[in-house]
Amino acid sequence: MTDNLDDLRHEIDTVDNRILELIAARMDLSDRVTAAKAGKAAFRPGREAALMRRLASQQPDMSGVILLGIWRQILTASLSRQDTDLHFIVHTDVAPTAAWHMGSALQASYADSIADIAAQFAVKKARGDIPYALVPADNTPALAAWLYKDDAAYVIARTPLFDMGAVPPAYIIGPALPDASGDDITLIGVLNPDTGHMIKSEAGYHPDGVADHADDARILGIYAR
Ligand SMILES: C=C(O[C@@H]1C=C(C(=O)O)C=C[C@H]1O)C(=O)O
Repeated sequence: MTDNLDDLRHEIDTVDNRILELIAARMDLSDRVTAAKAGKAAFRPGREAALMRRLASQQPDMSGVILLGIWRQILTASLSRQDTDLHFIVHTDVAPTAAWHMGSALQASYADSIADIAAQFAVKKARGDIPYALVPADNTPALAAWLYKDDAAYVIARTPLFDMGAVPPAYIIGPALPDASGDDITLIGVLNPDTGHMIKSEAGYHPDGVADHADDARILGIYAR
């Protein structure tokens, strides 16, 4: 027998009311997290990745990509309450990614080269703001050179966490290494005399470096894969 449309809509309204109550309860907890962080960075991409992986594994029949899209709005709504000044310097090639990642909470300025992004990043830092940027997730010499020379700019996340065709992957750059997510990639910068600055990837969370790299190798970032 076919369900009655009005009855189904009534049940959907009831479910929506419950979701709304749970979101409000989650926001209250997030507000309490702000105080518990005692002035430390609000934005914790390692924690966000770990909780997304846990949720996706709990509902294997639901698309991880769909789940991630729903939770990105919840996470950014929560995060933008914790840090009302959160602002991103966005490379124009990944403007769609910034809009997808931060949704309606996005506050951004735009630049179309790594050099311009690095310059804006330095200005924000000098002003005492916490700088964040989004750049294409390509291991280019320009990105390698910036991160190698700047001791307060690191890759802290790669977004989207799960690949999706319509959203070009981006690295999020921040002022300090992220928390471990439980499954991470460490990016190591080396200065090759012939080819210049290069980025190498190592599996795992290695904030203190990797033993078999050259003395002049530097940690350029860590992200949840
Ligand atoms: C709530 C926290 O702060 C931020 C918001 C998160 C959330 O809403 O789940 C997760 C990580 C942080 O970016 C947290 O650190 O736990």
